[in-house]
Amino acid sequence: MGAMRVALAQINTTVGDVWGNVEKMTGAVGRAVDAGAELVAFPELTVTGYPPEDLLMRPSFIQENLEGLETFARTVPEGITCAAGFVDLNGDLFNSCAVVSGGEILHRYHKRYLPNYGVFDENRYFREGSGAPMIRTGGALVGISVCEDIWYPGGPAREQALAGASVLLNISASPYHRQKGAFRERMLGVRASDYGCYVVFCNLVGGQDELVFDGHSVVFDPEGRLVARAKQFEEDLLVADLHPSESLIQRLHDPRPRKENPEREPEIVSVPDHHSAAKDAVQPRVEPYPSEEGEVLEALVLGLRDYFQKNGFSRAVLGLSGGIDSSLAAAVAVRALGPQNVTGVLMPSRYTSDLSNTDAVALAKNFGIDTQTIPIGPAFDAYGEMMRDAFKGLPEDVTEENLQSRIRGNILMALSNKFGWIVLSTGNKSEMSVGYSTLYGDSAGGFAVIKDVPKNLVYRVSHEVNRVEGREMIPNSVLDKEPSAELREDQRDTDSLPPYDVLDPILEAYIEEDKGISEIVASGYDEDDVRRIVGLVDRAEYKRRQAPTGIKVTGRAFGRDRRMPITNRYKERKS
Ligand SMILES: Nc1ncnc2c1ncn2[C@@H]1O[C@H](COP(=O)(O)OP(=O)(O)OC[C@H]2O[C@@H]([n+]3cccc(C(=O)O)c3)[C@H](O)[C@@H]2O)[C@@H](O)[C@H]1O
Ligand SMILES: Nc1ncnc2c1ncn2[C@@H]1O[C@H](COP(=O)(O)OP(=O)(O)OP(=O)(O)O)[C@@H](O)[C@H]1O
Ligand SMILES: NC(=O)CC[C@H](N)C(=O)O
Repeated sequence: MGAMRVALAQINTTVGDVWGNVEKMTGAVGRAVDAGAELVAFPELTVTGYPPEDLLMRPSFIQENLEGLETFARTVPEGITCAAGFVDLNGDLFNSCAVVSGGEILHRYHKRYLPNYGVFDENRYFREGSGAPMIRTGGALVGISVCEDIWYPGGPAREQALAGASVLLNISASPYHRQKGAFRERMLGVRASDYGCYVVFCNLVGGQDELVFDGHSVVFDPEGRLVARAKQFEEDLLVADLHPSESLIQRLHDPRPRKENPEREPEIVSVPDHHSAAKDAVQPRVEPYPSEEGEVLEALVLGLRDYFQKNGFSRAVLGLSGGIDSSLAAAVAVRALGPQNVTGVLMPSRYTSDLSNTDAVALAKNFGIDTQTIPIGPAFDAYGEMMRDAFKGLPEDVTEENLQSRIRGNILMALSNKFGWIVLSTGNKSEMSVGYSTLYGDSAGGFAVIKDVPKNLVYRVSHEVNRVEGREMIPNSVLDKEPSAELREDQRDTDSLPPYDVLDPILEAYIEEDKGISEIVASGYDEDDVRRIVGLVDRAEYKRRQAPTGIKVTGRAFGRDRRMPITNRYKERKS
């Protein structure tokens, strides 16, 4: 048994773009052949993109994906075997992995563990499979599985390992959230060492609506050590040499698998032996693992870039207030789209401080983006005049605050309509949580860049922007000033909300962890604060449902990840 060279084709597929995806697959096979690989792994549902959602209810789409797979198969030469994702139709629909070599589809494996929690909905579309195939190649056995299959200690990987596989190859579409990569690596390392097998995990990369797939494909050796790691948030072809004999040695020395028996015998898919020329060993590449802030920044950049690129947009517009949220949103947009594709609009009112304007101008200059200044005073005065009779005798209140925000939203949408720019809304997760935004005002727009970034993380990621840029791109005064919506005289966020150091942990406990009020209070927070915040979160559900889509970076984002009823009388009882 000699070395087996695998290539992990971490490509950025696009949902629905069957032929574009097939072209990318074919290109990756060419590069893998050039690199001397015998085995190529692709991401899950490579042909359709992931997740295709209700496109899977269209027979024409399913058919086109099958044609795409066949077309791809015809391009795969002898001497190389590919594991590629597609949707199989065989009486019912299956999330599948095709084993392809020498122009033919040799096997169709049907995913067994269909995730149906968090952001996943696979039971809605697929029937679960039942096999556990192994490719026999060069005297070694390679077990095939699809994403969620390997997240369980049992399942196909176990059956394959117990039946003698030395490599477990998993094709995946595992979406990003902060620190998930480390969790994934721990889990995969345990699979490798428990089974005494190499684990080859090829993950999708790219943005798809609110999801970002981080790539971060990896290879673990039979002792559970990381031997190769691909780039995060970029396409990559990761090449590694595996030595199946090491799996045998590991199992002879650590014979735990011997005590277990598989529930079923895996089927063997033989690929013709080919005798490739001797090649020099490749040095496996281990890309560095970034900091949490660095990772979140790159996730936001990729999510925004792919949303624009995959939907056919190039330019963005946003309101620049001199505050931290719009500053970070602008920084992400510049990294994603280039400074020439971002316009910042300054829309001062009588409440806008000179410092806000100066900071907004400095930020735009630092990032090299165009600005326009459109004061909102005339429109605000006109509204006041128009509503004078209707509001007669009534004091100014939040109505007037929101009017300013709505005037700004209208201006941005007018620029969007006129020039085809997409409006970026700038609300962060803390604000989204408690409804601290104006409906049809600052929450208006096409894409909400930082909607899943809590305010404290907004600061950390903003510091990271300056660190990676190597200078003070986001002015220190923006980073240091107290947050204010500037919708009335001397307004501060803390007039309506507890400080973010208190607010954010309470929100995380309630929203991401579903902790109860008494549990949150017991962890050291004031009961009145907790009750008020929980009430605000519950009441703001209607607002979040109307918000633009934006990138998931936390363990639980609003949207498909957290589905709360709007009409909801549940109130936790006082204990
Ligand atoms: N359950 C429900 N289902 C459907 N609609 C519902 C609803 N409850 C209220 N509504 C509607 O929503 C309206 C209230 O929402 P909305 O008009 O947005 O206004 P509202 O939530 O009352 O006020 C917005 C707050 O956000 C603050 N703000 C605004 C802008 C920017 C920032 C910032 O710092 O970033 C902060 C502002 O200072 C103010 O305190 C109601 O008048 C009603 O029409
Ligand atoms: N004077 C302004 N000029 C342009 N846009 C503005 C102005 N004031 C508010 N906006 C827009 O409305 C959004 C919400 O305002 P808000 O003041 O809450 O956010 P911010 O200034 O970015 O950050 P912070 O919440 O820290 O103040 C801003 O991010 C910005 O897009
Ligand atoms: N596509 C999948 O099966 C992904 C499920 C997996 N547990 C994940 O979060 O990454």
